Amino acid sequence: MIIGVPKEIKNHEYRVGMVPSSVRELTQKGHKVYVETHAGEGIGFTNDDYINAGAEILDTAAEIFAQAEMIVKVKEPQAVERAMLRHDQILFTYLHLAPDLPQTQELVESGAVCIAYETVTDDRGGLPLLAPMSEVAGRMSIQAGAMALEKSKGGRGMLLGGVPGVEPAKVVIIGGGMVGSNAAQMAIGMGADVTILDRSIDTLRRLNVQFGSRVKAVYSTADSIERHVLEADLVIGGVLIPGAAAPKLITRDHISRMKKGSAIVDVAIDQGGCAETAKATTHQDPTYIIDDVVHYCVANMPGAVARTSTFALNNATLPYIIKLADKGYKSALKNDKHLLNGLNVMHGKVTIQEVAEAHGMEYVAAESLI
Ligand SMILES: NC(=O)C1=CN([C@@H]2O[C@H](COP(=O)(O)OP(=O)(O)OC[C@H]3O[C@@H](n4cnc5c(N)ncnc54)[C@H](O)[C@@H]3O)[C@@H](O)[C@H]2O)C=CC1
Ligand SMILES: CC(=O)C(=O)O
Ligand SMILES: [Mg+2]
Repeated sequence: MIIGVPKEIKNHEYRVGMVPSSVRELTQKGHKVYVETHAGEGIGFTNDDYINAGAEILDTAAEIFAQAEMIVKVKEPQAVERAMLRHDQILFTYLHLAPDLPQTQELVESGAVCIAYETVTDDRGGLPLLAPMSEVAGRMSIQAGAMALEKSKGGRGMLLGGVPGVEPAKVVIIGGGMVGSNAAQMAIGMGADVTILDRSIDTLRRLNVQFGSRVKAVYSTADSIERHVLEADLVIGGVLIPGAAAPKLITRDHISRMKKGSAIVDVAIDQGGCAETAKATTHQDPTYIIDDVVHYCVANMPGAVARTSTFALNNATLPYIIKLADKGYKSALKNDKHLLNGLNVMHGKVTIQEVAEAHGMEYVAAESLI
């Protein structure tokens, strides 16, 4: 198969769809890999590194999109990239379609076979291609939140862990999955007072086993969310209903009643955000303030630690890239129900119920198209 790896073009996005060692795995199997010039330069991979792994370097994204049978990326295709997609071309990347109507429409119009990392599943009920980036973003969320609490950013001027004689900050994490548990690990390490809310009892039990009395694991209801958010110095939004737009659990009213100078890091912003006041920001200009609450809503947080993130992502995606390349999408999807769950749009049809519902589009079961 001919595989194309374009350079990422989202703001401050230095991750790359494949590292040279992944390219080698594919070229050794007889696949052809085109990499856009300087695609990995931001994280220390030169064109020569890719050439030594068997890739060919092309000068423009246009050439990559024109020649590749499968495009392997990191972030959702931007408008100029969507315009280059072709019928029957495989697109394998993060998509986050439920909060993004223009992207959904254009992927439908492209006729491409669009497989989203974030909805691929595994036998344990997990999301194996979202998990590594959620680990990164969860850990980063505490760093970002700690900065947001500094006076210069508009925060209350609190140190997360306090100091002897001064109380620590209260960190409230909504959603105790990958993002939430990794955020908790960092917040505990920094000495904060940590509460996690989740609506899954099993998840609360797991958090209790993992962290013991160092976190308060609380069942999530409208009431408990309101109570803890209003007491919080820092709120981390880490909820997910796979495929769907994030539920708006933190209301405009909550924001207006939160403490002056408190902060919210809405990691779920890539699915639209779980705060009503959340709107996506960039690494260049990551925060804004509403009602004296500092908001950090960067939709590609792992892009800031692009080297760590690219390796972590590639470790997870490589087996699926190989499967798609070796077997072709029809056989790969037919024989792997978990990869099939990743299919979001194919040949003009939306194959994820939550995305179709979010946009009032027709839903067609993926199985019926393969
Ligand atoms: N902004 C960024 O750069 C990044 C964002 N993310 C996003 O972070 C979000 C969380 O991802 P993961 O932790 O991997 O998901 P996950 O599936 O591991 O965890 C989500 C948790 O939310 C819980 N939940 C659902 N509804 C809830 C409610 N009403 N109240 C409390 N908890 C609720 C679920 O029970 C689950 O435990 C996703 O939207 C993901 O796309 C992930 C990585 C990077
Ligand atoms: C998952 C996601 O949105 C990211 O890694 O940027
Ligand atoms: Mg206020």
